[in-house]
Amino acid sequence: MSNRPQTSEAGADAAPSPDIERQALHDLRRRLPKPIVLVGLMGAGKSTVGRKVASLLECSFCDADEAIEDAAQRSVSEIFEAHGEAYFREGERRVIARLMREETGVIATGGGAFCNNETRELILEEGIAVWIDCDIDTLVERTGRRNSRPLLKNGDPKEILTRLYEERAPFYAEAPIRISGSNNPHLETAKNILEAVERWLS
Ligand SMILES: Nc1ncnc2c1ncn2[C@@H]1O[C@H](COP(=O)(O)OP(=O)(O)OP(=O)(O)O)[C@@H](O)[C@H]1O
Ligand SMILES: O=C(O)C1=C[C@@H](O)[C@@H](O)[C@H](O)C1
Ligand SMILES: [Mg+2]
Repeated sequence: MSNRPQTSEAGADAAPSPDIERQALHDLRRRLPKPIVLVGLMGAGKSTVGRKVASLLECSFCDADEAIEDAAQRSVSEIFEAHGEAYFREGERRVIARLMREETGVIATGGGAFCNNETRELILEEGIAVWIDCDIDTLVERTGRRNSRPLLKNGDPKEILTRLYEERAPFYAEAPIRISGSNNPHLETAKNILEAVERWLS
C-alpha cells in the first residue's frame, strides 16, 4: 500500500462507517450456522471476551459456569467444596449439553469442560469452537485478581496453570479456530475472534 496521503475527496481516508461495520456484523450473525463456543484455560477471557463478542453480534450470550451455578444454586467453589470435582464435572457435562441444544449465540465454557470427551465431541459437532490461547504469566496475573477458582487454591497457581496447559492444550487444539488472548484488550480479542470465524465460514 502507498504511503501517499489520500484525499478525503476520494473518500479513501474516511474512517469505516460504524453502520457498515454493524451491517457486516449483522450479516455474519445471520450466516452463523451454529453457536460460537469459547474454550481455553482459566483467565483466557472466555467469559469477558465472550460477552463482547455477543454484544458486537447483538446475539445471546451464555456462560456455562454461571448456568451451573444457577442450576445448583451454589457457586462453583461451593460445589467443589461440598461435592468434589467429579460431581462438578458431571453437572458441567449435563449443563453444557443443554446449552448446546438451547443456545444459538455465544457460549463461554468453563476451563475444563472441553477436556471431557463427550462434551468436546458435542461442541465440535454442534458449535464453532474457538480456543482462546494465552501465555501462562498473563493467566497467573489475571486469575490472581479473584479467589474464585477452586483448582488454583491448593498450590502455586503458576505451577498448576503450567501443568493444566500441558495436559489440556492437546484437547483445546482440536478446536478449528485458535486466537491469542494475551496481548490485546477485550474488544480487540473479540474482533479477532469474529474475523477468524468469518474466515472459517468462507
Ligand atoms: N484480553 C484481555 N485483556 C485484559 N484483561 C482480560 C482480557 N481477557 C480477560 N481479561 C481479564 O482476566 C480476568 C479473567 O477473565 P475471564 O473471567 O473472562 O476468564 P475465563 O476464561 O472466563 O476464566 P474461567 O475459565 O476461570 O471462567 C478478568 O478480570 C478479565 O477482565
Ligand atoms: O479450568 C477449570 O477446570 C475450571 C475453570 C472454571 O471456569 C470453572 O469451571 C472451574 O473453576 C474449573
Ligand atoms: Mg469464565
